[in-house]
Order: sequence, then structure tokens, then C-alpha cells
Amino acid sequence: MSELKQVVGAAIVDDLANPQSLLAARRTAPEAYAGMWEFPGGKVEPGETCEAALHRELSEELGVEVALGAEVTGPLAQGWPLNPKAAMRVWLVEVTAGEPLPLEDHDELRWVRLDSPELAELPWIPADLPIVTAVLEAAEQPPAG
Ligand SMILES: Nc1nc2c([nH]c(=O)n2[C@H]2C[C@H](O)[C@@H](COP(=O)(O)OP(=O)(O)OP(=O)(O)O)O2)c(=O)[nH]1
Repeated sequence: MSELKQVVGAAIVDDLANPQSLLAARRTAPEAYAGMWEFPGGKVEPGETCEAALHRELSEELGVEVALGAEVTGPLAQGWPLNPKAAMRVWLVEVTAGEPLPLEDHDELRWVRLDSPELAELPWIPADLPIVTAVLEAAEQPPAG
């Protein structure tokens, strides 16, 4: 049994305490995913924790510092299945410093209201669709504590 490649992704919301909008990002590569919308993030490097990888990826890709909120847990210990080789853990995230910019891997970032039909209508990477649904459910729950 081989382990799945671990990917991490951020459901960046405007306010962890009262989320109204989600930041969707449009990928530029590879060709199979170009033009599709996703959760910013990427692969965890050897020796790195998932949380550290998420901070690193968001700094590299968007130029922001963030605070992690609750994890949007998926059906696997490794999170949400993406394809036969990879799974993604996803956290609700809030920007604490900087303004998100499409510095790497994306050509557009868009704040989309959680109650807008536009959210489900974006051409998400198909594997992300159940995650979008779970993010909507998680955003309706008051944060613990
Ligand atoms: N970041 C991200 N990747 C996703 C999502 N959905 C999905 O299927 N994937 C896939 C695409 C890629 O095969 C893989 C993540 O790879 P990546 O290209 O973002 O990782 P990375 O930034 O570390 O890039 P690299 O080291 O390969 O250059 O997961 C998503 O919502 N966000």
C-alpha cells in the first residue's frame, strides 16, 4: 500500500469569526488544470508539517501571512481525495498580513460571497467540488471556543 502524496489547501475567508466570502484562485498550470479554480496551497515537502506547508505556500503564492482556523476534515486521514495519487487537507484561513496577489501559479484571485450562486458556478477542479460544499457547511458553524 503506497501513501498518497500529501497536498494542503486554504479556504481563505474574510473573517474566521463570521465568514462571508471565500478567496478562489484560478490555476495557470499544468494544462489539464489551467483555467480551473482551486484552494491555494500545494504539496507538503519532506520533513514539513501540513500547517507549516500551508503557511509557506500562501506566502509564496499569494504573499500573505495567515492564521489557521478549523480544519475542514475530509473522509480520509489525509483529507480529501484529489486523484489516485494525492489527497488534500484543508483549513479555514484568515489573512493576518498583506493583500493576496496572484504571484505564482494563479492568474486571478476572486473573493466570492458564500451565499452567491457564483461560488458553485465557478469551474472548480472537479475534485474540489465536495470540498466547496464542506467549506460552506463549516462556515455556517460558529467557531469553537
Ligand atoms: N493547491 C491545490 N492543488 C489541488 C487542488 N485540487 C487538486 O486536485 N489539486 C491538485 C493539483 C496538483 O496535482 C496537486 C497540488 O500540486 P501543486 O502544483 O499545487 O503543488 P506545488 O505548489 O507544491 O507545486 P510543485 O511543487 O509541483 O511545483 O493537487 C486545490 O484545490 N489546490
